[in-house]
Amino acid sequence: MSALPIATRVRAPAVTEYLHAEGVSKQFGAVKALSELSLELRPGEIHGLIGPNGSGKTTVLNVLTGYYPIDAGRIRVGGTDVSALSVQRRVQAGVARTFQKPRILPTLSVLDNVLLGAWRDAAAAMLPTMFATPSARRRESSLSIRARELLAGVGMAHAADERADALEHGEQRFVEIARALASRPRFVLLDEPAGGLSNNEIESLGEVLQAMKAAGIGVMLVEHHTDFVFRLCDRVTAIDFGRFITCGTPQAVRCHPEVIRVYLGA
Ligand SMILES: Nc1ncnc2c1ncn2[C@@H]1O[C@H](COP(=O)(O)OP(=O)(O)OP(=O)(O)O)[C@@H](O)[C@H]1O
Repeated sequence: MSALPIATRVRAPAVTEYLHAEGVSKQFGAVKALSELSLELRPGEIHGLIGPNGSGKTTVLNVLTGYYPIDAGRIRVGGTDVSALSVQRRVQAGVARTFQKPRILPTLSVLDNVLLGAWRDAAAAMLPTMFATPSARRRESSLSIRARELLAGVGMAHAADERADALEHGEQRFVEIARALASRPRFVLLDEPAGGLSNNEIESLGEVLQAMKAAGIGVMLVEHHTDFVFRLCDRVTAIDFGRFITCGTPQAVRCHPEVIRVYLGA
């Protein structure tokens, strides 16, 4: 598998603004999953989010992407408060994600799975498409070309026309990343993308994330594979029990006494 330069394939964000969580709290019954948590994801950075099991990492992704409503605080994309926006509207605002367990539609082709990520562009041309106008056909083919390029960018071009359920687990992870990129995101949030990957696939994943960064995309990386996180990330935020511990360079976070105590071990 080779990670091709997505930088030449994905439009860089026009506006360099941050994705912010400000004082966000989220409770499930008696469980305080997030307590007044603040963090920011910048365009063109790879930002690790680490913490022990159950510390709230996936919940952070779920509140940033609109899967869970927040109880308090605010989520902003640049100057826009997106706290009350649906998942789809957050995608329109430039926030895309992948899941801990890849959510691939098994009976569709790999290409069609990626095209699902481009629904925003496809929907814009719905009427012309219904009447099969030449402009709709051109748009459809340009979406397909771009989806194939994204698949090439994540090393999956060879599988474009296969059924998605023919893919191995690791391959599905790469297709999910291509699908996230198809929405032309400013930010991509990845939930344990290295989980279940071989060493070679992890290397390829690192190249894909670097290419995303080079394209100006802000990448949030939730990952237990700490060597991978510290090697790749520009900044790392550590949390525990839904509370912020620290944020800084990998070197600083790795040596932080509280991070060592609760997560990395003495
Ligand atoms: N939908 C939910 N309903 C009830 N409790 C939830 C829900 N989602 C998360 N929680 C609880 O919130 C806390 C944080 O969970 P979360 O999955 O965000 O942690 P995590 O850091 O991602 O864990 P892991 O590293 O094991 O994936 C946990 O106590 C979890 O049981």
